[in-house]
Amino acid sequence: MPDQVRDGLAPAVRVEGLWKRFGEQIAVAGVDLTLPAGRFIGLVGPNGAGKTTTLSMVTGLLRPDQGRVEVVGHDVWRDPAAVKERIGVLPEGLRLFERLSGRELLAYTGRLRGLPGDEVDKRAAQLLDVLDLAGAQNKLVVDYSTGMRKKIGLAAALLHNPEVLFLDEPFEGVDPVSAQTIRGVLERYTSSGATVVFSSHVMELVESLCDWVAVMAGGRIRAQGTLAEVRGEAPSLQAAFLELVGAQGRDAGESLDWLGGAR
Ligand SMILES: Nc1ncnc2c1ncn2[C@@H]1O[C@H](COP(=O)(O)OP(=O)(O)OP(=O)(O)O)[C@@H](O)[C@H]1O
Repeated sequence: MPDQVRDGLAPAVRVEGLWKRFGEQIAVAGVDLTLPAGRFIGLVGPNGAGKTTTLSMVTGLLRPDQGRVEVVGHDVWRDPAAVKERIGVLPEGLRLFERLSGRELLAYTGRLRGLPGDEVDKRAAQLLDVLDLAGAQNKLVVDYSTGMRKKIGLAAALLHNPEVLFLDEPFEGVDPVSAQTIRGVLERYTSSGATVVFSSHVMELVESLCDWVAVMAGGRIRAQGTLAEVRGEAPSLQAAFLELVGAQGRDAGESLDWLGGAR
């Protein structure tokens, strides 16, 4: 999609003053984010930065203590049905109906989404084929490997052709061949004007896939913008990231002087 058309669209996600506390722990501390539509967006940050908590609030899975979230112009908490119609979600720690086969899971998801049966059949067959799950379509989900679970979860999230797709660590536990397949599907999806928002720790992946990045640490957004804006003068996104999250110069294990294995 040409940049001038894409940049004229309403933001895919607008977040204002988002907070979430778990007991003493402040997980999300006043996040403001505007994610443009039609982009491949990476949300990156160290362990515990607040990425999953933020994505859970943005997708209506977790109620914020404070703040506002709009997805494609609809308030997530005032108008949840309008938002859920327009989004697909692959959450962290994905829970699936284990006693259904992959094919049945897609049939069930399609019906829940209100799609006609023949359309569900057609889309499910195509997704299973493209994601290389056709051979396992009659196997129960409980017997799927980690990567197969990610792929069937992705197929379920894409079935209704959402406007925005949220993926929490979609490539974790996925082999390079499957990662390439998922990548191809997502690139095709965004090239038609849809938006992907995904969280990851893998900077090389984000750098090669995303054209827009938000960096999170300590419950706050440290930088957001195009890949080039966030990278700035740094040689790589990894270097920019380490600088932004203040990890430069951290003890890289020197204090573990007993560690080495040799006797
Ligand atoms: N349900 C919960 N109860 C208590 N604390 C929580 C809960 N969920 C998250 N936290 C805390 O909130 C902080 C942010 O966690 P979150 O899972 O959002 O981070 P993350 O950036 O997704 O991390 P990771 O990359 O390791 O998955 C962490 O300190 C975590 O321990």
